[in-house]
Amino acid sequence: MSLRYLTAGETHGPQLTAIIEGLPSNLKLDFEALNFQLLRRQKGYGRGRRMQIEKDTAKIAGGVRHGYTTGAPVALIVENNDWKHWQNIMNIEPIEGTDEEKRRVHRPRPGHADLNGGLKYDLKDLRNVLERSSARETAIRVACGAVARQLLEHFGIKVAGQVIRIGEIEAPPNNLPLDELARLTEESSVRVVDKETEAKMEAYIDQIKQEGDSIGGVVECIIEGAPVGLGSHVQYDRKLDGRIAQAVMSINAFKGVEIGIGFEAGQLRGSQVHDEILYSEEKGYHRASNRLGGFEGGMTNGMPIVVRGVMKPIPTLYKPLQSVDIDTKEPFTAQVERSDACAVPAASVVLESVVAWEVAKAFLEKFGGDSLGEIERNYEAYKQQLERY
Ligand SMILES: Cc1cc2nc3c(=O)[nH]c(=O)nc-3n(C[C@H](O)[C@H](O)[C@H](O)COP(=O)(O)O)c2cc1C
Ligand SMILES: C=C(O[C@@H]1CC(C(=O)O)=C[C@@H](OP(=O)(O)O)[C@H]1O)C(=O)O
Repeated sequence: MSLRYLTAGETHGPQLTAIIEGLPSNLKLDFEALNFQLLRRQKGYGRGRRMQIEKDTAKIAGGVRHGYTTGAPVALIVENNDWKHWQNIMNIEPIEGTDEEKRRVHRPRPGHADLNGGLKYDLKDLRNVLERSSARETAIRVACGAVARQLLEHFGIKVAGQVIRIGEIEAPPNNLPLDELARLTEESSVRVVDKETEAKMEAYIDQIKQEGDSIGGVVECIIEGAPVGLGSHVQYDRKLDGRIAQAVMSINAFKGVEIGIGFEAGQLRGSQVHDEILYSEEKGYHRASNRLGGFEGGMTNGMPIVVRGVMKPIPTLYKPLQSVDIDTKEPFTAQVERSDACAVPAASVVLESVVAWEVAKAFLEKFGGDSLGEIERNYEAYKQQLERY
């Protein structure tokens, strides 16, 4: 059984829930590390008031005993503190005398799921769309990703990330060791290494916010230590770069994905793009460069996996755009809901989480076993095969 998960829950409902299936038994879960990932996602300059209300922590409600997975499905819960302010509006059973009508959404926001979801599901209260399409759901995805990260870490595979761009401000490139990159970006309000860039980005976000507007950006995830041969060239849906691209595009507001140099490859020559193959006793086969971001033929090549995603600006604007009221069909400005002005730093944590998940899934497909020990044996045998090659 391959690794999979499903999520449920609304942004102002009682909780978000996920069930993960396909984890091996005997994996020790570090609860503090899991909650640290949730905390990371909550932080970041430019977020709205909601993040002050929430203090995301994951509860485990199945599949774990005394800190270790049992091989059974793992159930995860992240509660919404904001639920207490929304109980009447979000009540699951009908109740008398609520102010539900007051919070009905009928002027769809351009760029959000409101209108498409209303038309498709025949819902006249667009709140029924908004509640589930909200990026609040990324909290539980990060919790799932945090479990995946722990599995990867057990096998020496590390994950980090950074913000590359917010609007017109770009961070200078760096080539830091992954641990150093993780440490430095952790200290930054916008997840960049360079302090001058951080200050510029903060000021820029302030200005955008003041103007009632929003801004997006570009984020990057790097995974080191993955062995050669995750994913496969033999079938379209086994190509790991393709699966990563799907996962990245599934993040709310993401409009593009690149592996390695990505779109830049379209303007360079072959001799400037492909990573030359080297061999040494110590390193085995390796590459002189990593422009292809760790992938050839839908398989990892042993070099770091480098994935970038672009996030569009947040759709909800305090100075709203033109829309149409679905009750009257008259032109109107879009509804204003409490909102972030910029969620790019938070989105960089979501990116790390979904990429880690896909890599962990491919890792288990290749070395899968029912217990951690079985996977360790399979992985060890494969490493010996690589050494003999
Ligand atoms: C971490 C994060 C926070 C977000 N916060 C908001 C927000 O406060 N307001 C908003 O309108 N959209 C926000 N979005 C974006 C919307 O959720 C997203 O645009 C919407 O679901 C429509 O989906 P699409 O943009 O992928 O087409 C956020 C996205 C992310 C990743
Ligand atoms: C709740 C989160 O982000 C939310 C994502 C979001 C949207 O439309 O996507 C809209 C806002 O919701 P609210 O109106 O409740 O403040 C964000 O705060 C979160 O990231 O945990």
